[in-house]
Amino acid sequence: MTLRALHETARRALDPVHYDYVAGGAGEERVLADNERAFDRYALLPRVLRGSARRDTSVDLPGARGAGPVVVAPTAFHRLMHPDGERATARAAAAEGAVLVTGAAATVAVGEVAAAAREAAPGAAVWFQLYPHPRHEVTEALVRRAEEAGCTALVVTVDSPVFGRHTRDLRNGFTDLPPGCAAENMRDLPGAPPGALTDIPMSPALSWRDFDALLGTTSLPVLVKGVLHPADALLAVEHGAAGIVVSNHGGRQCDTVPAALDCLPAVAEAVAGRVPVLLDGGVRRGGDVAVALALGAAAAGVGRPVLWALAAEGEAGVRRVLAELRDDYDHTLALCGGARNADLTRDMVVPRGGTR
Ligand SMILES: Cc1cc2nc3c(=O)[nH]c(=O)nc-3n(C[C@H](O)[C@H](O)[C@H](O)COP(=O)(O)O)c2cc1C
Ligand SMILES: O=C(O)C(=O)c1ccccc1
Repeated sequence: MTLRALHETARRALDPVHYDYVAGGAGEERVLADNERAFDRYALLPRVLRGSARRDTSVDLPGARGAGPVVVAPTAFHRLMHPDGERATARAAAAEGAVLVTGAAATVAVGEVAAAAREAAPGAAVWFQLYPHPRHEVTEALVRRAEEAGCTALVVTVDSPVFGRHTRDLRNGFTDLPPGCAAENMRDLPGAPPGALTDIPMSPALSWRDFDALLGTTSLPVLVKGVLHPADALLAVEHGAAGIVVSNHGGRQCDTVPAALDCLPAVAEAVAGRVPVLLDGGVRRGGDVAVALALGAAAAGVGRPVLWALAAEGEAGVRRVLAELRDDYDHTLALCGGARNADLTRDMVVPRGGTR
């Protein structure tokens, strides 16, 4: 309910071109729609009388403890939503105890984002998302910036060998950020000027060798984001990934892939608990988080809901969305007779509309 209202307020407040940038997906936006709809195909099968009065929804993730199993997924250009941009998002996430993944394409530099988070809550955890650069020294410079900022893990996005074809952006001719708004983490890096959308480098030449090289530059845990195939999840574990994020980039890359949720069970089975598996795409309510956990996720990421909240009400809006998601999840956990996240097990999800 809160989310629907915030989305509507954001839609009215934003420049329609910027609204479309966030709302849109690739191609015919089939995957965008499928991500949310996938949750409608599942129902929870509660257990009863399990004595779950004292619930603990906290989650241990690489380099971070979250108050609940919801993390803020990395999204670009928060200053298109609100003048405080990623600073406001960081303060809100920290205050609500949610792990924030700040992006290479942030419009506030990672050092300032992490400082804002720690100001709001001293123990706040911030992860840094990056696209590996074909020039290793550029990747390394980004890693150093994240380390110096005090980030506790890196998230490497691997579903973007080429830029997604965002249909609405192509139609709207959205290629440049407005004046005063730039990808601040890319400043002064070779081959990466910070002004235009496509200045975030992506490369189809990258391979697991580049991932290995990245691991060699840092002692931080590194998660791999954008895995759909269970064989890639296995490779990620073998190459030393600290976690896997099952994601189709919110339907913004290939428009002919499954809903993220539909890829989760096979990935979770392949990984077999060796590292945490996270899921993002279409998570909109506490019940969605519970379904993702029952299907094998350690935590769920939210992208667009945070941006709508930021556009509508700034820091307070982001706090509201994160608080409501956590509260709704805790309520669902209670209704399922669970005291901890691990109490949501595979046998507790069934097809919606009948168990056969
Ligand atoms: C406006 C926007 C910008 C995004 N930018 C990035 C990015 O820079 N890096 C990245 O790994 N994912 C990016 N994503 C994908 C999100 O991390 C996440 O996978 C997706 O938004 C989850 O789906 P949801 O929006 O349905 O919650 C972006 C998504 C949106 C909507
Ligand atoms: O919009 C996106 O989905 C995205 O990932 C991105 C990243 C960097 C620059 C522009 C877009």
